[in-house]
Amino acid sequence: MQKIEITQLSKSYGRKEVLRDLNLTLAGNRIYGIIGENGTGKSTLLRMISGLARPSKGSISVNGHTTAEGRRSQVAYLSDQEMLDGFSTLEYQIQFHEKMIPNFQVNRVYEMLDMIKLPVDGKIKNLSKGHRNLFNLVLTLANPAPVLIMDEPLSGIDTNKKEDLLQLLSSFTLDEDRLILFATHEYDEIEFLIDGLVIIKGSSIAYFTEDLEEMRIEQGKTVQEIFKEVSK
Ligand SMILES: Nc1ncnc2c1ncn2[C@@H]1O[C@H](COP(=O)(O)OP(=O)(O)OP(=O)(O)O)[C@@H](O)[C@H]1O
Repeated sequence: MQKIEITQLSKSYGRKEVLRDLNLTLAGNRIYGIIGENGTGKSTLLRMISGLARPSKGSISVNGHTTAEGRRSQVAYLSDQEMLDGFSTLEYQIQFHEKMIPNFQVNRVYEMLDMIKLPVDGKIKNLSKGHRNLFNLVLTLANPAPVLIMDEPLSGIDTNKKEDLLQLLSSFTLDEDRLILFATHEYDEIEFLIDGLVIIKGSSIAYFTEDLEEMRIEQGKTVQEIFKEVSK
């Protein structure tokens, strides 16, 4: 079973404290959404879990791996920044990923691109921003790492494509033992996708449930309503 354990985690940039004394355990074959206002530290947290940024204090374990290198071995990470060389073709990037990532699921890439109707013969720089985001997402999903961490994977993507993508994402945890954690501002759209929810506010975790469905049955609230209450 996949497991992320965060203990007494703090992060400061210079004198600015972004996250303070976070304790959080995410486990299982589940999809977790992480939400919070701009600048609350979501990307910072995701980068630290993925072994790409250093905590100031505390520890993070991903499937028992506590070093940055160990965590990187467990995680496929999708950044919210542009990562791909614009002058290369999609085909080149697919081949490059196949070479660099052990057991990269190249057939899956073509299946997904076919599904979202994205041709592979053009250059990355000629894609629209939404299509570039989609392509990045497809490459991340084809990485067989047990933990998928994504920063704003849905931003700039059309509503009709988003539905395909959300379906794709849920099929990933239905078929395989994977834990998915992603940051988003798209509260409405993730409502029926995520199993668990983390809300960050004022350097801390302001809300956490690993079973949103249970919360919905007990309290009858939407993600947006919970977020509004927590943000007051
Ligand atoms: N490398 C860095 N050096 C200095 N400050 C940073 C660095 N990265 C992030 N910050 C600061 O840390 C705070 C949290 O940033 P972060 O990007 O983690 O927030 P976020 O919740 O992901 O925001 P958004 O929703 O806008 O993407 C911000 O005030 C940001 O300016």
